[in-house]
Amino acid sequence: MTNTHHDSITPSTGDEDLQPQDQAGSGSAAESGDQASVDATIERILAADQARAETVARSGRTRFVADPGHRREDQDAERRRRSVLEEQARELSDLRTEHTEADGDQFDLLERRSLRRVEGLSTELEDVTEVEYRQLRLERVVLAGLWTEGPIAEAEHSLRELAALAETAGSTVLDGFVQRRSTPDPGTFFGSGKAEEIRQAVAELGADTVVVDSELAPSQRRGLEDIVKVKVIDRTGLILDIFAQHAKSREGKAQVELAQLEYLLPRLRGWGESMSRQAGGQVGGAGAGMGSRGPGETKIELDRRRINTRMAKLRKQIAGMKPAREAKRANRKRHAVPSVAIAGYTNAGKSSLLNRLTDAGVMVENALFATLDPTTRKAVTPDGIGYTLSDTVGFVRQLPTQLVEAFRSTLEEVADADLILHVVDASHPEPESQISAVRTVLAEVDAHEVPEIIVLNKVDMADDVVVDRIRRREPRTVLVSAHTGQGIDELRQLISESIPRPDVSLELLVPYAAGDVVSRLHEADAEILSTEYLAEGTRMSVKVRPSLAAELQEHVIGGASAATDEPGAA
Ligand SMILES: Nc1nc2c(ncn2[C@@H]2O[C@H](COP(=O)(O)OP(=O)(O)OP(=O)(O)O)[C@@H](O)[C@H]2O)c(=O)[nH]1
Ligand SMILES: [Mg+2]
Repeated sequence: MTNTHHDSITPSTGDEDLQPQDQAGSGSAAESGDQASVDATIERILAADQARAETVARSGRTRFVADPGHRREDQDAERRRRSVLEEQARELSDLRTEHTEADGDQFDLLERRSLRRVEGLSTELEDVTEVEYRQLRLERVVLAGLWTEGPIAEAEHSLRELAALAETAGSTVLDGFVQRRSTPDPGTFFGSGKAEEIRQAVAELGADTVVVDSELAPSQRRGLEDIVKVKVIDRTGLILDIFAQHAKSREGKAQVELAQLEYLLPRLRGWGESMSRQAGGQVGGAGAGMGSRGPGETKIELDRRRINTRMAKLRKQIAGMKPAREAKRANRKRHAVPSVAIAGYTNAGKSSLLNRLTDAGVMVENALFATLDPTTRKAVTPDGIGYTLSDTVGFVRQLPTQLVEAFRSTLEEVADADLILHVVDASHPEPESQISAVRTVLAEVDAHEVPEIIVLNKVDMADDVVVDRIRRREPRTVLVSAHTGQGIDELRQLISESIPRPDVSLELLVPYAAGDVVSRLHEADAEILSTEYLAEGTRMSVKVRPSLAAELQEHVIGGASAATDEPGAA
């Protein structure tokens, strides 16, 4: 078994119960009995060694495993036996000249690269479950997806994205399969026959993990693992792993850990469970209860309790961190500084755009989920109105609900914004599905009513046909390139027109002695419509935000009543 040397670092709760050493102790999940599974393991190790020599030539190919019930698709799939993974994943498009000057020093990036995949080892080892779910240890993976509906291109695309995700998590993708099947098999997801084919490929290629392009029910994962005999990870687990690697701030880390635990809880595959299955098979009937309860069950119960305690603690921690952010937000609100949120699919170029619009120097990486911690910077419109611009975590199709939940407080800031810049990678062949995936998440956090500008980024690499298609569908778009700076001025102008402007009109007469009032007006984003120097002082016609209007009452001509353009704006 190829991953034994890693997993043996930590004692197992039984999730790794495919390993021979666990099987000796616990009786194993392999219901076919100890000898058979040990034999299988030996066979696999031998097969893996042999396969390793042959792998290089074969890697990167996708095969289609067609369901016998779909003869036409079978032929179709055969004809389309072209590579899904051959062409490098668009998500990690072939940009090697990644950084522009606006990206600033990429210290974080260097740090991230130098730290890759080592992080898990620094976890305190006392909490077994914690270590185990952090160390997914995906290294040599085979991908498998189900093609249930829609065009095959979509299934292929999804698998390519999964490949990019797997690579972002630090693993090497050996091969990918798409299976045509109308509904998932409740027991093994792919059906036992196809699962067996995957097992063969895994053994041939010497893979240590199968990554499935969907979220699996805990029982499906177990069923599939029992057949393919290596670790099975689903899309959700993979995304959670990437988030865990990339989280940086205390809050981000806590949020990811909470999401991981939530995901882990129903998936604990404990000693107790396999014991009872084993005992059930051997002793049968009434005997099963006695033999299987006891230490196994206690252990898994203990893990569950420990996880629940930890989750409660994390929730409290996250709630505790919220006030600081809320205070900041309230402060912005009080000063009526408009806020603009940058949202969009992962790797669309959100951080690059923030860097281009301000000089934030935020880390940009050609990887999925480079940014997890939101950055907020101050920006100014061409005519001098200040606003805040925030970068956020990227979205992806099937973003795990556990993550949306855990990151709710972060995402709510998007819902709170006055304007969303929805950044789209226009160089992608089919950005529409990304746009709708982003909107789904936005709706989940009640941000779908915030005005939105579709920012078609990467036009320097985009296909005109794709760009035209989206422009026809979306009412408000702007074409930009965060790299070349194309369209950025137009975007600035559009932001300026879309954020709430100062809207209280005042006629002022400011005595010359009160010169600070004039500078105050400039600082506070007032729009000065006219200025006239009279004998008594400066007469000005201005538009200001309500908070400033209150401060200026004593200089208002004709008394204390200020005209408000919009009813209720105060
Ligand atoms: N050609 C081209 N590449 C771009 C442009 N903008 C961004 N990129 C590249 O796209 C990749 C992703 O950019 P980021 O700014 O990190 O994307 P992001 O949306 O912040 O990604 P996450 O934080 O991972 O969600 C990087 O390799 C950038 O250099 C652009 O206008 N043109
Ligand atoms: Mg980013």
